[in-house]
Amino acid sequence: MYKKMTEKEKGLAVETVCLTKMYKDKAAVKQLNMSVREGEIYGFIGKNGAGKSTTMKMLCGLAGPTSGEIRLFGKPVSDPVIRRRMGVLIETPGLYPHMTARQNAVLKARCMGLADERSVDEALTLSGLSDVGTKKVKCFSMGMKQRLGVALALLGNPDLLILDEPINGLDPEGIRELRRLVLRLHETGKTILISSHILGELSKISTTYGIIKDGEMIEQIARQALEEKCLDYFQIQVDDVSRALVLIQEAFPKVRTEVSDSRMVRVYGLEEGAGLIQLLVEKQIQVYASGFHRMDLEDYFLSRMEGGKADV
Ligand SMILES: Nc1ncnc2c1ncn2[C@@H]1O[C@H](COP(=O)(O)OP(=O)(O)OP(=O)(O)O)[C@@H](O)[C@H]1O
Repeated sequence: MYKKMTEKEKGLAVETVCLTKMYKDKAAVKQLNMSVREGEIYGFIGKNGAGKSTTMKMLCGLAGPTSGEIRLFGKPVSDPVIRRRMGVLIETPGLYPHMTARQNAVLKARCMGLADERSVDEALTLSGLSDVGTKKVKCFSMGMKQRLGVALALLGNPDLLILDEPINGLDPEGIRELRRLVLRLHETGKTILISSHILGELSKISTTYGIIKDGEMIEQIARQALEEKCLDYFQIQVDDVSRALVLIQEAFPKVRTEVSDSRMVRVYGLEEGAGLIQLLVEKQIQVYASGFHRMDLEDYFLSRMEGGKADV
């Protein structure tokens, strides 16, 4: 039976220090510091072209870093024993369409030097493909192909799975199946580094997030810390923002204000809005609209990806 590690016992499954990849004079990844703790589902989020695939390719040896360091489970990535603890699905899996799922898996297992076919059956079962193991891959849906890709990555029972955009091109059913699979694998104790530009999808499963923009790590944040950051705010639309800000700060010194566009003010830390509205109206400030809002994870990611390293 798998025993969950305590937070204290967990080390880093992946650590990069100042990792950089140049393509000619363009940096695809810049001085990237990433820390993925053992047992996490680490959602690696960024727009198209942000540098997710390049980072993941460097982690699994498909691209050489221009500079910087990569450590897996505390050891340099060049260590062949450590590399065996990692399973990888980068982009679409290389599958032989005229072979069955099982034949594809057996072939890969043999290439990896795995004599025992138990690992094949375990990987197919975990990926929910044991029933269709004898079906030819050319008859598979996109979702099944991706799950077979994950099954191939699971051969040899790695501790760390690197999945690059595994939900790309999948229909809602395929996405749901893959999400369930990732959660099942997490339950068995695997560390999962998964990338996507589909924010909502990663926000459903990740325990930690890494946000990358133009090759730079903008922020790494645990799910709980992120939820605390997505606080409620009271938003008002007024005719005189500067005067409203002064009045609010005088009357409610503990709140934090933020101007979200020329006439919108967000007020964080306010328990109820009636008193604030009454104050502004008394001081002859026109209030056009007001209400409580909660920033959802998608708003947060978007604000980070639009913004930069400064605090939201
Ligand atoms: N082999 C290459 N040669 C030159 N430039 C490259 C190469 N691979 C990637 N790039 C560039 O590096 C940058 C980062 O690309 P990368 O594929 O890592 O981004 P990504 O976040 O994975 O985006 P996507 O979701 O579109 O795959 C992009 O500007 C891309 O054009």
